[in-house]
Amino acid sequence: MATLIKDARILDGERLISADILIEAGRIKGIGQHLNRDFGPADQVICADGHFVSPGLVDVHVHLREPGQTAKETIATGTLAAAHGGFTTVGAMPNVVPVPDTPERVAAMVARNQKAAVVHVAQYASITKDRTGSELVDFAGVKRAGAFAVSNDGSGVQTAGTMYQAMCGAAKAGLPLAAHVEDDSLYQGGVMNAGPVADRLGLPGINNVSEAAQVARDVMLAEASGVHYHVCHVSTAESLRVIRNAKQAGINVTCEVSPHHLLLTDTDITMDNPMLKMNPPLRSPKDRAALVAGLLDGTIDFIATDHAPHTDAEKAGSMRTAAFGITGIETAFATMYTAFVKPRLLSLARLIELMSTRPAELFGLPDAGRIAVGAAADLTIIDLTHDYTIDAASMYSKGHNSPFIGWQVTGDVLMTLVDGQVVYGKDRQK
Ligand SMILES: NC(=O)N[C@@H](CC(=O)O)C(=O)O
Ligand SMILES: [Zn+2]
Ligand SMILES: [Zn+2]
Repeated sequence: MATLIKDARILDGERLISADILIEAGRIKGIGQHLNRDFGPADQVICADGHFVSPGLVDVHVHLREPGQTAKETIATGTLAAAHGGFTTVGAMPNVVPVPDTPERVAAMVARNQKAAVVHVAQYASITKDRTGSELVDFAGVKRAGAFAVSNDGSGVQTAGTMYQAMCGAAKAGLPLAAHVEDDSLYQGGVMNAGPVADRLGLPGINNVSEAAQVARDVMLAEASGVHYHVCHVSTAESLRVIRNAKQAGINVTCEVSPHHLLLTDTDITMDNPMLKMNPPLRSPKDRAALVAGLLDGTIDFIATDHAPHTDAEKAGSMRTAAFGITGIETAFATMYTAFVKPRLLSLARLIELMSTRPAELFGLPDAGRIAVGAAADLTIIDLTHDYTIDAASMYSKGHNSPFIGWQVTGDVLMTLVDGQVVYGKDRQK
């Protein structure tokens, strides 16, 4: 069956140009004008009405919670939420129960994703057994079973020896190692960023060095091992400085930033509010400024949401006891577009690189992140003129733990196609 997307605006370098896109057997067959003439009539026509058609967005840092924590999210709800957010590929973190830490468990996850997901799911294996301790996973085995990268996200790898051995193993297997960087010996049970705001609220703080010291350790180990070392959700000015220096030294280091660390700081925490509790925490305005500078100068490689749904009960009460984490996959494009593209800090083309092309390239997802003849028809139609208020009722995630509810934004996903199939359409019933 052939589908024609008519009257689209697509990126040509930095410019938007008009084009139609012809899809057949899940792939892009033609891009341009008069495709009917060249290829004959399509079976189905989708009119984009002059709206922007983006390569499907790619988010390599998502928590789908299945199996084991399905009160928070499932593969079905999390990937529908992704489609609603314009994402066509997500990377599923391994902090589920059981942890995908063997080839058999990774294969079972891949099969489960295949069955339940409406977008492509790239699956992480853990770095160590059960995401703790020092027993390493079988890197070659988990790769053969379908893992695209390894991560212990949720916790840092505590000892240098374990991390070094893991990096050597991941390098040999050709797997990127994505690190949640947090040294437990420097971390004193905090619930928000350490500093004057935490002091004023009387809440225990998380210092910058618990992240940055582990980044510094890891870049040395990355250099020695040759692994592709990726820093998850970078949040401090010091971490970024270490990463910038490491890149200048030619070490194979990349990093991601989450929208909330670019858009909020600890000064937005005016009272004990679990909706603003996540790990790493919202940092100081100085850290945020450094992250923005790193995004603009290219030190930060791409954006990832760290979509971390929890139940309402887990996010109720005090920051002292509530779960760490916020949702983000349904609000990432609009919040980033509104804060960075509208005021011309970033071009639209650059935002799409940061939210699609670069994560796909760096994590070896060759089919994602581009609109080209022969590529998978993973496409997102976005209305770049629509202003609206983010509301919880429109979300597909089971988690309602978003600090962005009530924000005024511009940029609305109208339709998401995965392999040429419509997996989200705004006019469809929720
Ligand atoms: N970011 C968070 O605050 N929470 C994440 C874990 C993580 O990303 O480290 C989660 O799984 O809930
Ligand atoms: Zn993490
Ligand atoms: Zn995470």
